[in-house]
Amino acid sequence: MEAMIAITGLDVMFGDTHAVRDASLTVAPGESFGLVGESGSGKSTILRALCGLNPDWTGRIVVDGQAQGRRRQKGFFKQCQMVFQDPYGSLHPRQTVDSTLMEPLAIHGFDDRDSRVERVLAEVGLGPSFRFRYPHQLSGGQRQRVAIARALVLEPRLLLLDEPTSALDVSVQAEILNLLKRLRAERGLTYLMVSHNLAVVSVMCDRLAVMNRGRIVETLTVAQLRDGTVTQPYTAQLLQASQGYDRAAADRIEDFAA
Ligand SMILES: Nc1ncnc2c1ncn2[C@@H]1O[C@H](COP(=O)(O)OP(=O)(O)OP(=O)(O)O)[C@@H](O)[C@H]1O
Repeated sequence: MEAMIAITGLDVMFGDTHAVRDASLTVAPGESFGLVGESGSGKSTILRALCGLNPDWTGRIVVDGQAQGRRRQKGFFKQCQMVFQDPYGSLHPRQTVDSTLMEPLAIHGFDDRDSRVERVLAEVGLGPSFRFRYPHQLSGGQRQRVAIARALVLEPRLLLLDEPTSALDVSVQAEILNLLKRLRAERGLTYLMVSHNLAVVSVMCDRLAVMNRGRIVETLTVAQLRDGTVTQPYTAQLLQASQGYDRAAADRIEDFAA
């Protein structure tokens, strides 16, 4: 089966900073793939290069069979959308939920906008009363639901999730993770998810890549992560650093999500 994402030999520079070095990964259709590693290891940079927010890269990026250049074609965003960490920052403060969701539909020329907006709001667990609210009238969790609705309203097959719950309280975090899990199952979505939290990745992903200083040091299944069967010393170190609270954290997330 053709990969949904195939990245080969990706390098990203910011001036003298070599943010990503020779990174390669593939994500199958319907798979959920995690990117983990310390702050500054290059995780977000890979996501941003994928969706065209970092034009300065070399290597090869193929999404759903299409080799990507510097700029993304308009149609790309019907297939691939991104959800950011901070929903407050990513939603326009003077736009209602309705206009936030209508905008992409108008840009892409959909004519059944009204019913699409209603449907996607219901899918993320927000009733029709939320439609004409502003971001400041919403809780953090509700704002992230709106950001997810905005990502889904064009019915993409792939979501790039950059720390989608790390700005939220732990109990709200589990709610949003649960929602993302359900949406993936219902829509057969593919996820590429950045997290510094191994517990979140172990609950949400099938496989993951461990990054250190711009390099992918190891690719693992979640089963290997849970068993601790890793081959690279860096991964072992990362596991050791988080395992104490990590297993408990994963159990907590699953409890909340149940
Ligand atoms: N727009 C930019 N301009 C200059 N340097 C950047 C830019 N974006 C990222 N960097 C640098 O690239 C490196 C990788 O950053 P990146 O944000 O990808 O890391 P990360 O693993 O996602 O970390 P975090 O978890 O903190 O977001 C860092 O050294 C960062 O300072």
